[in-house]
Parts: sequence; structure tokens; C-alpha cells
Amino acid sequence: MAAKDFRSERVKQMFSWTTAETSPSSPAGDEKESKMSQIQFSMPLDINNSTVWQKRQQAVCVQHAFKHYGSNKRPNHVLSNLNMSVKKGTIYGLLGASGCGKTTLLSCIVGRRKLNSGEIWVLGGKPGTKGSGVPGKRVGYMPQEIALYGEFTIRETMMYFGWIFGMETREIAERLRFLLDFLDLPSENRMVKNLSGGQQRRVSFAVALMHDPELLILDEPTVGVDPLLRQSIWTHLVRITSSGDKTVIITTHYIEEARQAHCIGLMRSGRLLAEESPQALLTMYSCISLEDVFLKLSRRQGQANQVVELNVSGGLGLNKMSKREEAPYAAEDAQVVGLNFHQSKEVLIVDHAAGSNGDLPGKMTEVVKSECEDCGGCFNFTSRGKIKALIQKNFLRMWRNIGVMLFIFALPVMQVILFCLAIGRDPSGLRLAVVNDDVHVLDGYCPYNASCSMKNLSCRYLAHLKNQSIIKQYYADLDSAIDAVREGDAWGAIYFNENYTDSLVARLALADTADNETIMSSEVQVWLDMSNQQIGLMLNRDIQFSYRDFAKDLLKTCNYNPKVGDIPIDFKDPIYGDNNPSFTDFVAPGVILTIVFFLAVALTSSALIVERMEGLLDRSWVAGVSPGEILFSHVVTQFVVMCGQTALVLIFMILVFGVKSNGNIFYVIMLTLLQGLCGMCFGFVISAACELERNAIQLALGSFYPTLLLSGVIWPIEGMPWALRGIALCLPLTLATSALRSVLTRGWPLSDPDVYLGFVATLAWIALFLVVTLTILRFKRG
Ligand SMILES: Nc1ncnc2c1ncn2[C@@H]1O[C@H](COP(=O)(O)OP(=O)(O)OP(=O)(O)O)[C@@H](O)[C@H]1O
Repeated sequence: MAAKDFRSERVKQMFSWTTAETSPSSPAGDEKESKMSQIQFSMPLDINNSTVWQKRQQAVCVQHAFKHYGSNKRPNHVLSNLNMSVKKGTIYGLLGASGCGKTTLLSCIVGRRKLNSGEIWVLGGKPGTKGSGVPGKRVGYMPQEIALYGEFTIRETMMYFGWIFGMETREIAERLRFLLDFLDLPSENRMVKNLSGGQQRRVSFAVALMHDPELLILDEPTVGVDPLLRQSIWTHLVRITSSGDKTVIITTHYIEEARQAHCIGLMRSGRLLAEESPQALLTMYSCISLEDVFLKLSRRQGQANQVVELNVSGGLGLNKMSKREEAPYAAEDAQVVGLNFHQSKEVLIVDHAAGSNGDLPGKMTEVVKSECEDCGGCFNFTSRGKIKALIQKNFLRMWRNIGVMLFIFALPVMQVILFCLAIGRDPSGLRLAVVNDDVHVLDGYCPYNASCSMKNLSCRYLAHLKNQSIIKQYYADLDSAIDAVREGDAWGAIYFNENYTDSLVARLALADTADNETIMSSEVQVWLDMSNQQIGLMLNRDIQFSYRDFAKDLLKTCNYNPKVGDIPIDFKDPIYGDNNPSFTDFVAPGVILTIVFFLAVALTSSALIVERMEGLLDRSWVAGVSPGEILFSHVVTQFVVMCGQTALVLIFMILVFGVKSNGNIFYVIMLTLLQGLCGMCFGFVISAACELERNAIQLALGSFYPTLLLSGVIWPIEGMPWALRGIALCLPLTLATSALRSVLTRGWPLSDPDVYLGFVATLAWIALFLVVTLTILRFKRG
């Protein structure tokens, strides 16, 4: 029979079956009905000729599915014109070589990934569309990886997923009791991470069964499970599908266990080569085991398609076949073909496991569930329930990692303490090589008279050099003093010639009539090591200020106006700050914000990655949690942590170390919190964008130094080239640092542009980061 004729025959059968079921039954009719039902049950839907209504009657209907990974230029085709139909109330075993695309197909079915082209109908709707319930609670998904929170107990795991599915706590507890017993799980109080691999898989399976979904999608659920339990899992699957309203799609590498499925889809090179009942396959190929069927099929394919690699290892699996070619028995139009193309339909009347209790596994007349089952009025409720579950989960994870949490709180305190102790204080203990030919200095004692005496003025001057910061070391001659500086034994050399006191007195007395020689020999000569700018400038400043103090002191004791000894510039009290500004006060605002910002980045930048890598994010998405809900729950939890960190940073900075705070402390707290929020959102961008944790760490660390250097935290941006200044102004910390500095040191109110621009810029960055994160998450989910 030509393929086309056969298809129309099948369509006819389908409708006659439907009619038979709805017509009054008779014994003869019953028999016919049963037979026809089985024919219908065993036969795939004619994808090309089916109507939308027919597709919606299937549990799953995939039509002309194409999916590739990688770029469009160099695509890795995984699904190539794949067609598949899974009837309601059946177990569908999806078998195929490793890497043939089974997981990809399942992830498209559950709405986790999108096809490049083609259509998927799941439970009457298209996955991902509003009201389809997929992803959502209509589906139970067990991914290949364990995808569980290791630090949760079995009970906490079940509670979390139960709440996500919108179940009541009492309901979850009942279901948990059943699942513990059914899956032979250890005590519900055992931590998942302490379970064996097989036990963890069973917990993962239990999660998929938790809410008794209409469609159960199981990606290799029986790996690592002992044969007895494997059998009981299959018995359970057969039982739940026997009522006709539950459907199971299962992948397994234990080919023989798939004999218990109602239908098997044999997948290769991204398409289904056969979609048939196990019994029909055995009959057609005259084999006693499915494994033999696959070997036979594989051999045929090998002959025709130059199979490069085919390996059925230990009777458990088919390994990757790298060459993509058409199967010889694929239909011309590349739709899914049942092997029944080559067989008469009588062969297909099978005796499979579903009939064990005499029930028909599928009901074609079942009305498709309302599209709005999972939406509309219940949205807010379920969303609240999910967010509650997500937030509790996040807090519980923190609590279980209490050591890490303590470190997270101790870290900002440590940073503040280190900053305040290490940065901004004047260097002390600086050695200065002194050569005094003016006075004979014995054992470092340089005598002088503190009254109005014009003797030993060099010693009187040296007494004004701060003893706590400068250590005076006397040298016999100038050469050895300069050598000491050259060799790094002193930061500078200071020299008084033998006529210093006399020349200075003459200079003061003669004023503008003093000759050049007198002026020259009244000068103190200084050689500094300026290789260290901070120390060099400080010595320079101290040497000059000491001279001013010395001159004023001398004039005062001799009853002159001390101002005569000062430079004729009168610095009044500063408008903001004080006469002796501290570097700490300048840097502190930037340091406060940098600590809070980057701690938040560190805290969040790996949050989503860890969940994604462990398959937890996928699981949550399939359970119907949206990226927005995941993000919101993380924002809430991290914000609480950040509030604690901010409080500690401000308490230590302002109360313990006395950093000046002249403005409204409320603005200081608000701006610091907002910067933390901004850092958190930046962390989310990193977390959403990076696939690997190490990439996230690199990006977070990589952004730290440019931000620190360009944000005016340690050096005013006014010192940068204009182009760099433009870039600096666009960074999240720059305007906020300037605003905080203005509040802390100048006490400016919010109405000042410098202050409110800091708030506005921070809020704008938060919004931008959130939008970028959501876009990336949505894109990746697609
Ligand atoms: N995220 C991804 N990015 C790029 N390629 C991917 C990705 N996921 C899967 N692939 C590739 O797609 C192909 C099909 O992978 P898939 O996981 O769907 O196979 P599978 O049949 O489930 O294999 P197995 O039975 O070993 O689990 C493989 O070649 C795999 O390398």
C-alpha cells in the first residue's frame, strides 16, 4: 500500500474508532471497539494530515521540529524535522543513542527551550504560552542531573517543590509519606547531600511525582536504581497511566525495561525513525528482545548509512552515531513513520502492559483541559506562593551555610577596620639625616634656649620638627648624610652651615639690605628622597611648617608680632572640612560604597550560576517559576543580608573610627543601601550572562579595579583626562561617591544637585541592570 493511502486509511480508522466508542455497545461491537482502540492506540497520529483539534487531543504532539545549538552560521543540528505524537494515558519510551537529542526534545516539550522551527502541542496548548500550564504544574519533570538542593533534607526539598506547585503543606506531607514509602527512601530528615547517588535520584523522581501531574517527563529516572525498585517504578507508571488521564514520557538506557511502555519512539540523528508499540516491534523483526530489535535496526542503518560508531554497551544503551543520514525506511516526507508502513495493521494489535487491568490507556474523546487552568485569577495567589517558597529556600540555604554567612558579615567589618587603620594616617618614624655645623651636637643633644635668645637657632628650629613622625639622626658631614639617603637609610638630609645662626639673625635684622651671602648662609639646605610621593610631600610640608612655627615662636618670645614670621596669606577657617584635612575623610565615602557594592556583587554574581549548573534553575522554570520571580526572591534575601552589612559598615566607619558625618544620616543609609542594591543587580547581570562560575568571578574581579580607579574614590576625577572623566561619570559608583562625600563632609541636603544626582544615577543603574538581567534570563530560557 502506498504511504499516502495508508495514512488516509489510518485517519479513517481513527474516526471510526471514535464513533465506535460513542455508539451504544454490543458484545460484538465491544470486541470490535477494543480491537480498533488498540489499533488506534498503537498507531501514531498522522502528523501531516491531523487537524489542530486532533493535535490538541494528544498529550504531546511535535510537528516538523527543528532545533540547533550554536550560531546560525555553524549550527549543531540536534532535531531535524522530528515528528512525534504521544497519546494521553500512555507511557512513551523515548530511546536513542547518546547525544541523539532526547534531552533537547524533552526540554522543548516542557517549555524549557524553544524550537528553531516547527510546532509542539502539550496537553492541548503550546508550551510557554499563557494559560497552557506548561511550563507549570501540569507537568512533572525529572531532569537527567539530580537537580536538588544538597543542603536540604528530603522533607524540605518536597516542601519547597510542593509550594512551588501551589500545594498545601498538609497535602505535601501526605504525598511525602506515600513517596517515602513507595520509593523506599530513607528518613525524611536526611540531608540530600548525604544520600547515595541512587537515593538522590529517587528523591528527584519523587519531586517529579509530587504534585501528581498530568504529564510526567522523566529523563533516565532508573539510572542507579536497583532492579526491584526499577520494576516498582514501572509498575507505578503503568498504574497511574491506566486511568487514561496521566501520561508519561520516559527516556532510559535500559532498553528492555521500555518493553513496559505503550509506545516506543526510536530516535536517531534528531528525528524519530519509528514510533511503535514494543510488541509490534518484536513481532515485525521476529526478535525476542527489544535489544535485538535495536541491534537489527542499527545493523540495517549501518549498512545503509555508514554508521561510524554504534555501541550497545552491556545491553544498556546505544551510543552516539555520528553520521547523520536518512534511515532507509523513513517516509518520503520525513514525517514520523511507524514501522507499520511495512506491516499489515493486524500485526499491530498488541498485548502490552497497559492492558493489565483491562483499561484502555488512552481516551480520545477527553476534552482538553481549560487553557486557563493555571492562570487568570489564580495567578497572584500562585505567584505569591512561589515567591514565598523561593524566599524561604534562599534563607534556608543561607542558614545551612552559616559559616559562609558569618564570613559574609565579618568581611565588611574587617575591610572597614583595615581601611581605617591602614589608610590616611600620617607616616611616622621617618629618618632624617641631620648635619649641623652651626652647633656641636653631642649624642643627639642639640642645646638651645627657649627664651628670646639668638643662640643655637638651628637647634631651636630642629626642636619644632615633629619628633613622633621624624627621627633625627645626626651625621658628622654632609657627604655621609646624603649617602645615607642614597642608600635608603634616611628619607632626607638637612644641613645647617657653620654660620647659620649668625646669618639668620643678620638677615632678620638687615631685612632687605642683607647681602646675598648672608641670605644664602641663613638658609637651611634640604635633600629629600621624593621617590615616595606621600612621604616626600609630608616631609616637605613638615619642614616648612616647622620653620614657620619656629619663626613665630622666636618672634613671640622677643615680643614681636608672630605674624611677621608667617607668609602674608591668611587662611580663614575652611567653609567645609578643617584646616588639617584627613585623607581618610576624603576616601571614606567611596570606600563605604565600594565595600557595599562589591560585596553585593560577590554575593549575587554566582547565585544563579550555581543553581543553573546544578540544573535547579531548569527545574524551577519547568515547575512554572518565572525569571522575574526568581530574581525577586534573590533580591529580597540578598537585600536583608545587605542591610546587615550596611549597618556594620556605617557603625564601624562613623561610630567606631570617627569618620566625619556632618549631614543627614538617613541619606547616608539610603544611598549606601541603594548602592548595595545596585551592586546586587550588577551581580545578577553577571550571573545571568555567565555560564560558568569562574567566568562570573573573573568578570566581577575584572570590574572591581576599573570601577575603583575611575569612580573618584581614591583620586578626584578632576585629575583625569577629559575623555576618561566622561567615562568615569557614567560608572555606577562615581556620582554616588560624590553625593555621599557631599553629605558626609559638607552636610548637603537631598535638594542639592550633587546629592540628588547620586541617588538618581544609582536608581537608573539599578533599573538598567534589572532590565538587562531579565532580558538575558528570558533569552536564555528561550
Ligand atoms: N546547551 C547546549 N549547547 C550546545 N550543544 C548542546 C547543548 N545541549 C546539548 N547539546 C548537544 O546536542 C546534542 C544532543 O544532546 P542531548 O543532551 O539532547 O542528547 P541525549 O540524547 O539526551 O543524550 P544522552 O542520552 O547522552 O543524555 C549533543 O550533541 C550535545 O552535545
